[in-house]
Amino acid sequence: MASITSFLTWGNVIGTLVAYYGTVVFYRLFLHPLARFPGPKLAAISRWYEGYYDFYLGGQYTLKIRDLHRQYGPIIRISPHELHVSDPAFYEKLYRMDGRWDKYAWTYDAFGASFSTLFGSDHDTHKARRAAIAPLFSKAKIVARQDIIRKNVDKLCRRVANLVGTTFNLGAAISAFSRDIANEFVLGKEYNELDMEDFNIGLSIPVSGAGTVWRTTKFIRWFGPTLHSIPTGLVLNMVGESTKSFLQYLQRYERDANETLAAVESGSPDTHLENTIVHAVVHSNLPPAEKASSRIRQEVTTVTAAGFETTANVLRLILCNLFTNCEILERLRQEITLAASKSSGPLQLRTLEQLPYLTGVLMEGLRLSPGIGTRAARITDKDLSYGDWRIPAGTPVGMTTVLMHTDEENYTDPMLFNPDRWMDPINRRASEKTFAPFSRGTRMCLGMHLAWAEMYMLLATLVQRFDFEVVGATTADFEFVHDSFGIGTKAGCNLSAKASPREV
Ligand code: HEM
Repeated sequence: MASITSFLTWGNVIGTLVAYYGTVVFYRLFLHPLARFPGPKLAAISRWYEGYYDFYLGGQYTLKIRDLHRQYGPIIRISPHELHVSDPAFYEKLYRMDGRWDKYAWTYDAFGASFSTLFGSDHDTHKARRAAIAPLFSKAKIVARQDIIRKNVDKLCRRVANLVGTTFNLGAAISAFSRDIANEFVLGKEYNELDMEDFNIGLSIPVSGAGTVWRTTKFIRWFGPTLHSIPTGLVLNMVGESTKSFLQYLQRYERDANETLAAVESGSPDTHLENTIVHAVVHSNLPPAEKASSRIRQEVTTVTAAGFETTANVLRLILCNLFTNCEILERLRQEITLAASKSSGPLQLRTLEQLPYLTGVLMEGLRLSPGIGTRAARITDKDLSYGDWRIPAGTPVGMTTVLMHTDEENYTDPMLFNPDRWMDPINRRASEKTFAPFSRGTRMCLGMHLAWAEMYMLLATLVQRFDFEVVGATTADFEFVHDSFGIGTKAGCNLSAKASPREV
């Protein structure tokens, strides 16, 4: 005992720590399999290099990575363990259907939902989970259920018509629109947030701010789990109004998912249940552990949440661009008016998809707001090659879509909202190689067809029915400025506008 205490002097403890960290630094700089890759030495030594930009400066590492590529070239080491590539030609090598592709657990586990399709890392587990729910999101299924979207488009227009002459938060209305649709598609429940006076903005704020918890948990691993472990009832007394409505929403979600599960398990004859992911999971070939109620709740929450601010961000960015740029707006209206003159009733999804300028407008929105603002690192079990570089099997390697979409090498004047880039078929085919708002490969967006349908149907109706004066915002407010996993923008969910009816 005496010999242990005599060893535990401050000098010895500090000496041991210095020797330990010195060895780690030496290993990472000179002996690590990634030691040869270019990049800042501090990033090679410690994850806290990234931590400084993401945790301390609030989601700035994505933009720093862009600067690092300019300095060090197309392939760089961005942390002791991870590589990043900036070269569209590599995209199809990294995001593909063949081969085994795990997600990088360090990033995705920080959401605390690793039993879900979206955030689970393992390739095989993901494949089985996705297969169980994918049929609900097929193109045919979305076309067949477009009445849900139409109902919400009409409801949003009714709300706007009643707000004519006032300045209101159109951005919050758009969030409520995308949430009402995702909730009904996934869980079969009508949450009717579009009917709420303030469009339930109290929920939009923490939903778009969830990135802060994710960023913090990446570096302080106990942060998210500790938050989750505090009983909701207790937290409700300690937090502000917007966090309160978020937690109440989660409580309601849990209740509704449990109710739906009970109904599905009891063999309820309600045919609506067949369209829910609860039904899809329960009646799938997944093993019993995958059908546990806690996992199903995670699946429901993450699949719906994946469809909230992603779609809403694109729509806000487009609306702000359209209503501050008469020329683009007029061309769009002319195209839609011509299509409408050849059909009776509201334009169907299939017709809207054929309109080239409308499609170009949506593609520009998706180019500048491509769903996630972070690098989507993948890990495979075989060595990869990039030029003369050999990337060892098991290395997390990522690319960042928003950087690819705003690189002047890929798009001239990249921050300009210019639907014409997509009008010429030859240019368009070339540009599509650098366009991947829904990602590609095994982990490609599951809700892609739903998102397209929502955007086509809402935009085509809204621009024909109303004029909007954008109040106190510019288009830059809806562009990417920080990584919240999703696209972090200055305006968040807010887009103030004054509506007036349009005589058509
Ligand atoms: C414009 C709207 C949207 C964009 C740009 C978008 C983009 C993306 C991207 C880039 C990913 C890959 C994420 C990663 O690599 O980690 C993804 C995954 C996913 N998205 Fe979307 N998304 C949109 C809307 C939706 C909607 C409406 C839903 C459903 C309601 C949805 C459900 C999902 C799901 C479940 C995944 C995980 C797929 C998997 O891992 O197999 N998304 N999305």
